[in-house]
Amino acid sequence: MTAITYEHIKTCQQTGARLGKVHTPHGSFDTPAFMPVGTLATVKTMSPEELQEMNANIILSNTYHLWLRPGEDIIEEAGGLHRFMNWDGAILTDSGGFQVFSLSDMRDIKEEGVHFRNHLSGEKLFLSPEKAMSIQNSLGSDIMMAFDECPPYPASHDYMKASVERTSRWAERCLKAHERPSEQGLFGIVQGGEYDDLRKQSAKDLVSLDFPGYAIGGLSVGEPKDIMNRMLEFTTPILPADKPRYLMGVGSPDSLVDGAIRGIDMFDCVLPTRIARNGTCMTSGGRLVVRNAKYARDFSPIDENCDCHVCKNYTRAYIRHLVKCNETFGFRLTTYHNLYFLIELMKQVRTAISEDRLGDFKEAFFEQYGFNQE
Ligand SMILES: CNc1nc2cc3nc[nH]c(=O)c3cc2[nH]1
Ligand SMILES: [Zn+2]
Repeated sequence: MTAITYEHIKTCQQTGARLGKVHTPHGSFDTPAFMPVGTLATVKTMSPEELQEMNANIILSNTYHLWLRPGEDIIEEAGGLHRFMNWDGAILTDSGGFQVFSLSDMRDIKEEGVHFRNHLSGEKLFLSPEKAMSIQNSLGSDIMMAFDECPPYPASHDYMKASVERTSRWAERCLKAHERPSEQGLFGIVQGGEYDDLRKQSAKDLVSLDFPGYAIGGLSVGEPKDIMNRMLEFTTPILPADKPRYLMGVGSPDSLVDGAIRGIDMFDCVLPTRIARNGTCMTSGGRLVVRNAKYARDFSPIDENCDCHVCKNYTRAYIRHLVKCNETFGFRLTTYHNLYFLIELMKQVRTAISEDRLGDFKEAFFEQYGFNQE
């Protein structure tokens, strides 16, 4: 019995999008799904009760960050990450590779793993497939990610080929180090950059290792959106239809819709929570920078079309005032609304898939939100 199973419900007749459910030891969630990011064991400014209220059934946390602070030993002693943060929904943890490459200045990648400096203290550290698995084992996440290298964009074909082959060897080592497959799922991460042949090689390597789910990595790292979309069109058909597909680090509302159309089931991104903390909101009519002076006397909700408790009870003028005064409650309100907006967007995407009209939905949504049509 594996910890994670995917239930396919239907495929949209108008696009390649699919409606499904992912079953985990901490509950199931409908897909396509957006996963709020809780890097340091909290989705910044949100309580677990509020996340539950908005139907965020799965959240992300970060192996690298929790390893450094507070340490996986403390979280294990607390009974695991669910108990530590009082969250009884599903948790997916990233494996740390991406954080090492994006946060640490000195890093030396060897076959055995990565030597780097702690981005907080400067002390020398070492992360390997086995160590990344051991930390995630201590955290007790429902979905673990294999330890991988996410090369920078752009990278040469030679560099990317060597990196993909090492990431595939690391993936095998992660499977060998996987202690409790019946309690924790493990996703392999497809790499290969912008190179069709390397994406195919990476996907085939990982599929031959038979993971319970597959992530598509190495994207949302500065590449043009058309390259991301082309890599998805190329990669998802190679992945098994009966397993979840997770596009890492994505993303903006348009990328979520475009990813769903290309067969992606799971998404994560810090965008909604990060822009909320500087007073920017996602609305059905596009982005709204609530701190702008024009909202000083605007007593309407953030988004007329949103039925979240923020839009029902608070006005742009009030939220602008709080944000201008750097009041924490203001950022709680913008964060709640932005997360609700993306979770609601995915609900509309799932409805459109069930009615075989996701292509039409995309047209209308892009028009209303103001995304320039390709
Ligand atoms: C914000 N963009 C982004 N967040 C990512 C996280 C990742 N983790 C592991 N491996 C990846 O390739 C990877 C790529 C990513 N892109
Ligand atoms: Zn709202």
